[in-house]
Amino acid sequence: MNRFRPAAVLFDLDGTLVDSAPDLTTAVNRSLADIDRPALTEDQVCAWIGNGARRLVARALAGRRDITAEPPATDAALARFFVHYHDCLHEGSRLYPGVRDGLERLQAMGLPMGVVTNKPAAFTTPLMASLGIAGYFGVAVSGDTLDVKKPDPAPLIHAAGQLGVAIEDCLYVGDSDADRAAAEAAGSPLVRVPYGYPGDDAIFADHPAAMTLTVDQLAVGLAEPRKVL
Ligand SMILES: O=C(O)COP(=O)(O)O
Ligand SMILES: [Mg+2]
Repeated sequence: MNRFRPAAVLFDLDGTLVDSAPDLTTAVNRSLADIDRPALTEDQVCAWIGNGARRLVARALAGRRDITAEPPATDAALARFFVHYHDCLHEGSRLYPGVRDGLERLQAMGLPMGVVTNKPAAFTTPLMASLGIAGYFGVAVSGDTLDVKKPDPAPLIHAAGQLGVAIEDCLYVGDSDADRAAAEAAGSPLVRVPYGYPGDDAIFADHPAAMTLTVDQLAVGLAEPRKVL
């Protein structure tokens, strides 16, 4: 990895750049309250983030992560979730420590950057704008930009193409099992952040090769490879 200088850096959004769990929890709980279901804790919701809004709502209805079929109320609850999340999108969501500094450093190095998230585009764009990070990125691929989302590699490959680089020459920075699987299938090296919503953590245990770095540590490492990478 010492001499690897990526052509571009792609980032996951929720759990990597933005701690969005407080607002996702509020939106899920308001959707559950609409059907007289009890509220969930933020820790419960954190364990179910990472595969898009629909899967999050289906998991919240089922009360567990591994579901073989969606609960019948999923369509109606998802519609309520969209209304509620739209209302609270910016209330408690914050950039993780080191993110702004890291993005600044990477931009100063002239590295093209992109976002590849499973979040629906209706939320990705306003959230990035309100946190003041939209300008760092040449492309943002959301969970509904294509017909498939992570762990399918297509969104990563699409983002790289939009930046005019090959995915194998990109570095992908993420927090979850979906990111790990998408990066592996796309042939992109992965950096894992030491926080976020890892999902099925076992997938990382099986692949200890992924480097674990914060965004500012990564930026310093790419600027001065012998220090960190
Ligand atoms: O919408 C989600 O479930 C998470 O989105 P992410 O891909 O940015 O982590
Ligand atoms: Mg994530």
